[in-house]
Amino acid sequence: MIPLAFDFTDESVLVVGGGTVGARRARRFAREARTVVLSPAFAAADFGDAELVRARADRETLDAWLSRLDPALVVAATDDGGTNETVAAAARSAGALVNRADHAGERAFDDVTVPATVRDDPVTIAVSTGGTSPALAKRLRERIGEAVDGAGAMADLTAGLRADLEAAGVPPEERRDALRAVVRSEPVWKALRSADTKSDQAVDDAVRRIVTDVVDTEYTT
Ligand SMILES: C[C@@]1(CC(=O)O)c2cc3[nH]c(cc4nc(cc5[nH]c(cc(n2)[C@H]1CCC(=O)O)[C@@](C)(CC(=O)O)[C@@H]5CCC(=O)O)C(CC(=O)O)=C4CCC(=O)O)c(CCC(=O)O)c3CC(=O)O
Ligand SMILES: NC(=O)C1=CN([C@@H]2O[C@H](COP(=O)(O)OP(=O)(O)OC[C@H]3O[C@@H](n4cnc5c(N)ncnc54)[C@H](O)[C@@H]3O)[C@@H](O)[C@H]2O)C=CC1
Repeated sequence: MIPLAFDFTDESVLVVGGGTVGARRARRFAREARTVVLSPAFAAADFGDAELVRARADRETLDAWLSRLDPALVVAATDDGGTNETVAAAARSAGALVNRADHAGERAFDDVTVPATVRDDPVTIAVSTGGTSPALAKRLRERIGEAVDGAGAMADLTAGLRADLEAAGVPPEERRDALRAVVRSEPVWKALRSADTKSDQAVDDAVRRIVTDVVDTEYTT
């Protein structure tokens, strides 16, 4: 299994099964994709912005929704292995990627598995155990989440700095050295994590110190 980041903007996702797992998948994908959940019953759970369609997924109903949505991904999350098998087969012949919430014979989990994910926009970190130990994936996600506190703010900060250095005509090697020094700087991380009113100034000061250290003065004055 090889992790990739997939942009679901303007794509659609069909989730089959409206239990707790279906709801979790629906919340995840509805952040970006048009997401439809097909199920005869729905758990008392949050389905995000997904559209809920009350119907049992037999082959005919599935084919109708597959041709209507042309989904990039189909999630089989019913509590019935035979139904999940039918969903996977129909999705595959429609050319969609398949995610199965249950074991699927020899090839354990079809095309894609859903990783445990730390989100601190625009940063995302995904943990997969290749389907072997979801409980471990969850625990690692919790530990990594604590370790990378402030990563989203760091990404925004360095994206701005990257553009500024480029606009100032700083040569690529000095840009690289400055950006590497900023993402390694404990004072910058510390200031980004602290929520007090002085922290913006502290971030600016720490970044300025690093940049003047690394970048030739001709660009920074
Ligand atoms: C293959 C995969 C399917 C897929 O891609 O959909 C899959 C399959 C199965 N999970 C099962 C059980 C549990 N799943 C969780 C939790 C999560 N499961 C997730 C993903 C995945 N689960 C994919 C592999 C990911 C990887 O590679 O590691 C997470 C990461 C993401 C998410 O679901 O959103 C989410 C953590 C979210 C978070 O970060 O919090 C817990 C923990 C808990 O609930 O505390 C348990 C109980 C403890 C345990 O079993 O470990 C069972 C047995 C069901 C049964 O016994 O009937 C199966 C099926 C089977 O194994 O047959
Ligand atoms: N990926 C994961 O993290 C986990 C996966 N699982 C697996 O996922 C499966 C589903 O788990 P839960 O959501 O907890 O089960 P659940 O029993 O809460 O929900 C199953 C849903 O499927 C629907 N359903 C049944 N037949 C259907 C059909 N023909 N068409 C459409 N929908 C149908 C039901 O109405 C129900 O809404 C489990 O059987 C298990 O194998 C379970 C726990 C965690």
